[in-house]
Parts: sequence; C-alpha cells; structure tokens
Amino acid sequence: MEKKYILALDQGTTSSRAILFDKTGQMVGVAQKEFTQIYPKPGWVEHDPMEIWGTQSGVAREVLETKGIRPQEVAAIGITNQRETTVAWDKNTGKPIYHAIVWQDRRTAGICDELREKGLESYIRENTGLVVDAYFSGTKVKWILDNVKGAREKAARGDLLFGTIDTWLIWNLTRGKVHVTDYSNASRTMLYNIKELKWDEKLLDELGIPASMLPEVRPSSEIYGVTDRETFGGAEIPIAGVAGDQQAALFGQTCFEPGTAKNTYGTGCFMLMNTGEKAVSSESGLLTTIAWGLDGKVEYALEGSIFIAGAAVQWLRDGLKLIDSAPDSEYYAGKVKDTEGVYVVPAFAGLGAPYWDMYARGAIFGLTRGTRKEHIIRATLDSLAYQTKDVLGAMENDSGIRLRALRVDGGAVTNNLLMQFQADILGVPVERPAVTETTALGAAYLAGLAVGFWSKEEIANNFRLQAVFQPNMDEETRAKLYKGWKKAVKRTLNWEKDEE
Ligand SMILES: Nc1ncnc2c1ncn2[C@@H]1O[C@H](COP(=O)(O)OP(=O)(O)O)[C@@H](O)[C@H]1O
Ligand SMILES: O=P(O)(O)OC[C@H](O)CO
Repeated sequence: MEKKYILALDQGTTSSRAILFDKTGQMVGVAQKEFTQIYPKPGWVEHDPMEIWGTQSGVAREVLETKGIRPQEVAAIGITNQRETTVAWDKNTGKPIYHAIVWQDRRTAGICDELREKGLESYIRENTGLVVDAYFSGTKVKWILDNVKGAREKAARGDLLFGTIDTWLIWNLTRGKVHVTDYSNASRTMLYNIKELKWDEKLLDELGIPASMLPEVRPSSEIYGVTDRETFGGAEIPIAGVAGDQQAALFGQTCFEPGTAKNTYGTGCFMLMNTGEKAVSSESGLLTTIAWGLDGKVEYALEGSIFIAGAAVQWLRDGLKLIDSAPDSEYYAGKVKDTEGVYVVPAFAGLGAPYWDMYARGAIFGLTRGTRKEHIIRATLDSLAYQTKDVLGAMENDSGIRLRALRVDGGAVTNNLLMQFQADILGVPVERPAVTETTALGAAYLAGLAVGFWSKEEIANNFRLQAVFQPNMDEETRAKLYKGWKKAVKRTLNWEKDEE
C-alpha cells in the first residue's frame, strides 16, 4: 500500500495531539485530547503516565479513523514531547511507580540548593549546558528514588527504568521492546554530558542514580523500532523520529542554519537559536542544549526557557475566571488601549531564563481604583511579550547576532494583539508561518527523513509564512514600558525565601 503520510505524536504539557502530514508538509488531520493536571501541593505538578499513554495512543487511532486512513498508509511515526518530565516504571510490569513529575514542578528546589552548596554549579553548566534548577529531570529522578517506597531497591536490582515522555511512549508503542531517547531529550536531564555525548558518571554518582535505569541515547532521525501490532490494527509502523518539542519546533521552522531562531508560545515560551556544531556557552542566563542528532553529527542551540506563557492565559480562564476561553483574552485586551501602568509578572513556578529564580512568585503591580479586568488581561498578554524580550536580549548578547525578525509558533500565536505587541516591544518584525503546528511538523520531518519520505531540500521548500507583524511603536514608549517591566520583575525575585 502506498505510504502517503507521516504521523506526528505531539505529547504536550496540557494535551496529547496526533497530526497527519502529507508530502507537501500540509496538515491532513488532527486529533487532540487534554488530560488531567495534578497539583498535589503548592509548587508540585504531576501527570498520570497511563493517562498520557492512553490519550496519546487514543488520538493517534482517532486521527486515522476520522480521516479514513489506514495505518498501512503511514510511512513513519515521529514523536515530540514536553521535555524534562520524568517517569519511572517497573521494567517487568511496565507500570509506573509514581506519577510523572512535570517540568514545572518545584519540589526539588532543595536538592538543587544542595548541589550548589557542594560546588557543582560550574561543573553542571560546563558539562550539561544547564543551570542548576528543579526544571530538569535529574533531581526529579533522585526525588523518586528517595521518596517512593521500594524504589531504590528496585533500581538496585536493575528493575526500574527512567524515561522522559518520548522514552515512555516508545516503550509503550513497542510493548516494552525498546528503551531509548534521542540527544535532544537527553540534553534536558541534567545527567547527560553534551560535550562527551554520554551519561555523566559524576552527576549520576552525586544524585545516586544507577546507570541501569537510563535509556540508550540515539540520533533524532532513525528507525528505533516498529509499533506493536495491537496498537494500530495489525500494522507495524516504524518509529523513526524523536525530538523534544522545542527542538522539534526549531526543525519544523526550518532553522537549519546557525543564527536562525524561533520562539514557541505554548504553556511556556521557548526561544531557541541554532548554533550549529558549536556548543555556545551563555553569559546571560541561557541554556546550551542539543538541537538534534542528524546526519552523523550533533548540532547545538542556545535556549531561553520561560516557564509560564500560555499558562498565564489559562490562569485567567480557570483561576480568575476572567475569560471563558483563551481566545477571549484578545477580545478583552482589545477593549483598552494599554494597561494603564498595570504589570502582571506570572512567576507562578519561579522564573526561568534569564533570571533563574526558583523562589520568585507571581504578582500584579500598578493597580489603581481605575483598573479593570481588561487591563489585567492585557497585562497578562503583555507579560508573554516582555519575557520574550528579556530572553531575546540575552540571546543577542551571547550570540553576538542581532535578529532580523522573530519566527513564532505555538498555540498563543493566533492572538494577533499579542503578536503586534510583541513586534512593538521588540522593535523587530514577528513572522508567523502558515503551519503553526511546527512542533509536530518538526517531528514528522525527522521521521520522514529517516525513511526517505522527504529530503532536507524538500523540507526547506515547504516553508511558507502566513503573516508578518511590523513594529509600530516609538522608541521612547518602548523603553518606558520595558523599564516598568524590569522594575516589576525585580520585586518578585526571591519572594518565597525573603525573610524581611
Ligand atoms: N488566542 C489565544 N491567546 C492567548 N493564548 C492562547 C490563545 N490560544 C491558546 N492560547 C494558549 O496557548 C496554550 C496552548 O498552546 P499549545 O501550543 O497547545 O501548548 P502546549 O503544547 O504547551 O500544551 C495554552 O496555554 C493557551 O492558554
Ligand atoms: O508542552 P509545551 O509545549 O509547553 O513544552 C514544554 C517544554 O518542553 C518544557 O521544557
């Protein structure tokens, strides 16, 4: 049967999506399902790994069925995932021994403090490219080993496996035959040496993590295995591409050349710049990370990770109940011409790049008797743009490259008001591609390359822009607004620890 499609599995923080792409890189079908966010304590965030697997395999079958496409017509599956989120499961039963600890979870801040006190900060930065933060998987694995009954014994017997979500999905898709990850995901664990391209023994030792738990690290584009016959009605579909969602988006935006960059506005906001075969270390609070392993080599990226972006809009919807749906934010924000001095700093999970403060907490500043809900909504949207400006400044500083334009994608970029404010506050054009599902597209491309469905040239030729937002704000206003933002951020720092 002719192989006409690539199926991308995009396992995000709030939903599992399955998207079918044809040869031209167009979306043929999509199915999506949100799943439960579990908040057991303040600062803790968990997912049920079985629900992740259930929703992800469910939407994969659903998109094929609703489009009337047979699994045999799918040339390959590409996987992309929320990164850092940590799962530990029993090798023999395939059952998780604890919920997945999500990247946003702050429970291991104390373990990070201990690593710093031991003087490991510069070692970690130099060898993993990361800052010491609860964000990454390493300390989450240690927490599970220390806190889940029987975990250490199981691990010592070699019966416990660790994986990020890509690894967990591949394990389930192949029914326990394959335990692998790719370079891009490994580089988010704080356990992987990005220079020597191997698990870092010193860090495994420091955290007490046995090497037997770890997946094998492989390139981002190759056949890792085939799906078990039961998952897709008898078909054995090659699983042929894997990348963490932010690196996949960089690939989907065809940022193949050093110096090209993209910003993705999802739950969080992540700006990545391709730095080619050079691992550039940051002076300004960015991360050095692996973009992908492809064509027999590894390429690197600089990354600015913002923890709360679209999640702040969800907070307006679910927490404050100021809006009924995320797109409503544009409607209400559009009813006022600006925020009248109100700033929202959504440091709900501390602050990531470039501040890296696990103890910062959110705040609203500049309230007056005249403040209306519209101002708060607008200030929340503005906070996505200000955080992006913080990161872009750091990136230009570290790379020495001034961006000519910013390529964007992710769920929140449909918000035109936000995109216009982004262009205004940055002073550079913001480019929105025709396919904003670039994360899934990137994973599809990686899989398609491995099975000869596309060439890199065909991929580059597929890229189309849909809209460009030109900056339309004078320099004085821009500087004044940004100064207010910096002042607001300063007052949220170290909030949780400050004992005045
Ligand atoms: N029109 C909109 N305006 C602002 N934010 C939006 C809009 N539509 C979606 N979002 C936000 O985008 C996020 C969803 O984007 P998505 O890329 O699907 O995220 P993820 O992959 O992190 O689950 C949500 O946090 C939602 O609040
Ligand atoms: O699920 P997303 O799109 O919010 O992405 C989450 C990131 O991978 C976290 O590092």
